[in-house]
Amino acid sequence: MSLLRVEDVHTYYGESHVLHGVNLTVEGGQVTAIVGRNGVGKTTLIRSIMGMTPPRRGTIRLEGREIQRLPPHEIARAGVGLVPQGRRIFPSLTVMEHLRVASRAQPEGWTIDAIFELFPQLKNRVNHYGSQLSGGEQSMLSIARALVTNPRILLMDEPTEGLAPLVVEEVGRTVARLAGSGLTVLLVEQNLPLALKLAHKVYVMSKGVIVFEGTPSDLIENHEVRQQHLGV
Ligand SMILES: Nc1ncnc2c1ncn2[C@@H]1O[C@H](COP(=O)(O)OP(=O)(O)OP(=O)(O)O)[C@@H](O)[C@H]1O
Repeated sequence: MSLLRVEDVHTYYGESHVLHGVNLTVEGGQVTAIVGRNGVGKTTLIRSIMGMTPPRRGTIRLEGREIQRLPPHEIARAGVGLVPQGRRIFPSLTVMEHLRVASRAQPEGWTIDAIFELFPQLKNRVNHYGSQLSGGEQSMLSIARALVTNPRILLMDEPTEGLAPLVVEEVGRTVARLAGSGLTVLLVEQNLPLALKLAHKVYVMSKGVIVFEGTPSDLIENHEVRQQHLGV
């Protein structure tokens, strides 16, 4: 059974129909990437899965259980972790406070100590406020905060957005390391080379629908889809 299955999802903002029947599956232990131009609905899909903008039609199943009508906190409790677009770090909470608030200990799961091994830089900033962190540190904290909830699947919405190239590489290495340890990831990423490097499977979105599904090498070979929907 797929870990996450999105079927015929239609999502609206008021009268504005943004997702027009999205279908997608995420297999456990894999990185699945969603790429596409600005404004095609990638963030709306993440928000739909998370229950923040619930779909008006369609089903979303986590390990077979329908979650599309649950409120966001129950979807989180069911095992969906989120690294939100723009990171959403609180300026007036310290690194440790972010982690303590989010932490949901599980046997053999992520502890705050284990997080500091993964991100030694965050350990050095443990009592710094969100407002004092660099973009890269905020990105790491945003990933760390999602990991300490011990999710079954991690949704990442443009974790590298606005970061300097060296920091993008660092975030990429972190995602690769997490994937190597068996974490299931659904990644929205504007950086196509990075998405193709990390993903087992790639979806291309355009105007609220999926227009391509395949492996990274399938997409590299498909000039038409790349030109028409990604402009590369
Ligand atoms: N809160 C909102 N209210 C109304 N329309 C919205 C809202 N958020 C997004 N939209 C619209 O929905 C469409 C899809 O936006 P969405 O943010 O999901 O795209 P995206 O693919 O994630 O793009 P980006 O990479 O720019 O974040 C866009 O036309 C956008 O203007």
